Amino acid sequence: MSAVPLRLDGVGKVFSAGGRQRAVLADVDLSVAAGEVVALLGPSGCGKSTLLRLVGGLETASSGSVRVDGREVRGIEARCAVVFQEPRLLPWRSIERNVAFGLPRGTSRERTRTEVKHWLSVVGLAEFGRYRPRQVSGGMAQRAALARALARRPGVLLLDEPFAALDALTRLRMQDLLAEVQQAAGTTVLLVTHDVDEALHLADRVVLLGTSERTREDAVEDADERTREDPGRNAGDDAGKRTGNITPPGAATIRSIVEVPGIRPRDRGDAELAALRVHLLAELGVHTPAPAAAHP
Ligand SMILES: Nc1ncnc2c1ncn2[C@@H]1O[C@H](COP(=O)(O)OP(=O)(O)OP(=O)(O)O)[C@@H](O)[C@H]1O
Repeated sequence: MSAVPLRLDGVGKVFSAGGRQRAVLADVDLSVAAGEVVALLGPSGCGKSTLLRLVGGLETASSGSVRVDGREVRGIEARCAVVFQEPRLLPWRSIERNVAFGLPRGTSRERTRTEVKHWLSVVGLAEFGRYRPRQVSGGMAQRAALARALARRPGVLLLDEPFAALDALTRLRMQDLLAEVQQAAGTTVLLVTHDVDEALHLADRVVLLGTSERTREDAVEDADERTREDPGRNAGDDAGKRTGNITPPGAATIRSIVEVPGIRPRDRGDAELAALRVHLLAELGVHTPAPAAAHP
């Protein structure tokens, strides 16, 4: 499948846990073009993975709509493939059989052999197809998980902190590998990450999620003020105060979207990216000194 666009309109998610309702996401509007790489950044617990899961159909939106290539997502989305933080390989199967698992049902033996060989070679595991997951390193297992996802030739690749559990050097190598693979396959990518550098290295745009400054209490106060100014308005109608585009307290939404300059793969030492890094970290509440001007 070639890359496809995706679109979220007014998406909200409320979880029920322990008899209580909790709004995690609200009013999320996002449009991602076919072949675009978008990184989702935000504080821990703000709903990044939930948003990714909504696109993959692993969760259902409580409000709004999620569309992949113009079609509403209902249930597990066949046009998406997900890679999680941990490889989730079947331990009793060889690496090649794990990758084969990603292929559509009914794929012929011959085709399976060619596809598996191709994707293992793309992720640099051509020599390790016969190994079991426990016989390879964490980085290699994660590469196998990436190969399994790519073997499905997804329209959208959903990556949920795919490199977070890897050591720093392996992580950088995996980022470069992903940039190469994405360029070759042209897949649309939604990437959840905590790593600002990873987002800037890989993404065309960085979406910052966070709780809205405007809460339901603010909205109710506004409504009260409007009613004081115009007493006829919403008379006896408390529900009237609750109408409108109100983000429930604690629910995250898109706070800002940052376009990353330059063409992928990017130079990690780029001065413009360094300045953006300071900006994004500040948005996440981490204040760092501005980078020194680049030497000529
Ligand atoms: N199935 C569920 N039932 C109830 N609450 C849930 C469920 N899934 C997620 N949550 C809650 O939703 C919130 C957002 O979780 P999510 O994993 O999407 O955040 P995140 O931004 O990806 O976090 P992190 O960066 O720490 O991985 C959390 O408070 C979490 O406890």
